[in-house]
Amino acid sequence: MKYDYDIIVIGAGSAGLVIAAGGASLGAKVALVEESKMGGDCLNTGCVPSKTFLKSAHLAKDIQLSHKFGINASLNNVNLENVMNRVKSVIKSIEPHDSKERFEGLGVDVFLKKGKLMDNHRVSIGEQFITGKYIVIATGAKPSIPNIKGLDEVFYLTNENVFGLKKLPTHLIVLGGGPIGLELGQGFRHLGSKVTIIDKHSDIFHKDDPEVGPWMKEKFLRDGMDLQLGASILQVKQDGDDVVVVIEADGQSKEIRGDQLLVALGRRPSSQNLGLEEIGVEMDEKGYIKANAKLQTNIKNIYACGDVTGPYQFTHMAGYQASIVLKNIVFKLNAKVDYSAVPWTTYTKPEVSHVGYTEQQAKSLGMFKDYLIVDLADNDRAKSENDEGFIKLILGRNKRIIGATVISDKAGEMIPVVTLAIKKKLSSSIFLNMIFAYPTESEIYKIAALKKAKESFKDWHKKIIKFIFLR
Ligand SMILES: Cc1cc2nc3c(=O)[nH]c(=O)nc-3n(C[C@H](O)[C@H](O)[C@H](O)COP(=O)(O)OP(=O)(O)OC[C@H]3O[C@@H](n4cnc5c(N)ncnc54)[C@H](O)[C@@H]3O)c2cc1C
Ligand SMILES: NC(=O)c1ccc[n+]([C@@H]2O[C@H](COP(=O)([O-])OP(=O)(O)OC[C@H]3O[C@@H](n4cnc5c(N)ncnc54)[C@H](O)[C@@H]3O)[C@@H](O)[C@H]2O)c1
Repeated sequence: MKYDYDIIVIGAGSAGLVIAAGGASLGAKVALVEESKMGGDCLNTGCVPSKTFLKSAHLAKDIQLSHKFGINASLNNVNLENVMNRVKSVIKSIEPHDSKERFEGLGVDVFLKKGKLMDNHRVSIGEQFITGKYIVIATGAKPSIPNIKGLDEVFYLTNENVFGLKKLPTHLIVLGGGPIGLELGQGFRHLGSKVTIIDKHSDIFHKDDPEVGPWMKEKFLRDGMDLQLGASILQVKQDGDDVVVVIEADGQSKEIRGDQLLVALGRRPSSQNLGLEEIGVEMDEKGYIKANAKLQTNIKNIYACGDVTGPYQFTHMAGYQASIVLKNIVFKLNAKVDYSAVPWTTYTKPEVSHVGYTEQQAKSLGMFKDYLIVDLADNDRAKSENDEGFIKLILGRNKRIIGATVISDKAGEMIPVVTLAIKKKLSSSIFLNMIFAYPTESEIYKIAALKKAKESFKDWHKKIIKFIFLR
């Protein structure tokens, strides 16, 4: 059978763009279908705007801490409209890279229409149909808005409209203490808003190692944030200009009153109205598309990647999964996903970065042997920069590194060293033989390896060395 295209990609976000650019550059005839903005969540409403916003926010925090560095500066006149204008200008500067014109220049046919599967090989785009040998669903995810009493009757922000705010909230109430709620919540606090974060979990960072949540909670409290954890959200209501959230925590009901509400209660996959049920593509109970390790759905020529399939909702994961799909479609390599060294960073101040297995995961997989924690307080560079945090290494058999967590202002830039060590199945002693530039926070890896080596160095080792070498 002859098809119009080798590959039809639905969704031009982080995953779809990699498939389209990679497929076309490898000689495949590719159609890319996008119903909204090229670049998807990451460019327009996710990573790029949030990290640009956080640069201003964390700078505001540095100004407030300037007295610690001998400078008496104070934070005056935060102009949120200007902050958000900078966010828009950074998006604009990246936009050409993801644009229709660039992709057409790469030889991709771009259709700015909603795509819907009609059968295993046919996709409707408006009035038109196109056919493809392979179809890749990369339609991403949207904010999940749970059924909370009164929520649909008040104005609320999500990641889709928060970067359009012009006036700094006086009191921002954030529903959800996941990465979106914590990054944006702390950002608004640094700019001067009062911020309350409400979450049903009794701790924050509950997907990370157990030391992270309490450590970061203490930090947020020192920043002056109000954390309502282990709370049930009973109702949301408008009272004049105020929005009021009624919660129950510790058996008591409380009203929290603010002027803006941000909903960051997780994501729901964009898998509805795509024709998936009709043609029999299997999904889980939440609507995530089920895909095997090759990222193939139960219909063999249909693949899924990125947020619409999970399990990790990150731009770098969307790109990684897209590369696996390309290997399987173009080169028939039988490539499978390997989630043993997945990094992620939450861009709070300080940043929290993780890679590989957490202690809990390693234990449940029977891989856990040991762990070690080293405080940044022992690091000269951290002292000179007033940075705080720690590293934790999770070790498997033969002291092999299988996971790590770093908390530091530079954590996101420090984690790739461990990612490489995990990928290459190295033990912690690798850091003993590396030369780290002084003074850097990465020297802490060497300190951790030394600590481990000292722990396993017994008195009888010293006696033998003395006897053989030092007589
Ligand atoms: C506030 C926020 C901050 C984030 N920060 C980070 C970060 O710092 N680092 C990180 O790694 N990740 C971050 N993420 C996550 C990251 O943005 C996502 O993991 C990533 O964008 C997923 O890419 P995707 O291609 O799967 O989906 P998307 O980027 O959502 O793209 C899917 C595209 O498909 C389109 N589409 C949907 N249905 C159809 C249809 N029927 N027809 C045609 N087109 C359709 C959509 O319009 C969209 O453009 C953040 C997310 C948010 C919300
Ligand atoms: N730096 C990054 O890489 C980054 C930043 C932002 C977002 N992201 C991605 O986007 C995804 C979504 O982020 P998110 O923060 O919206 O979602 P999330 O699912 O990670 O967190 C949502 C939080 O809301 C809480 N919650 C859910 N329903 C609730 C309810 N009814 N009452 C009280 N609390 C409730 C949950 O306990 C959870 O802590 C992340 O998982 C991540 O993959 C990544």
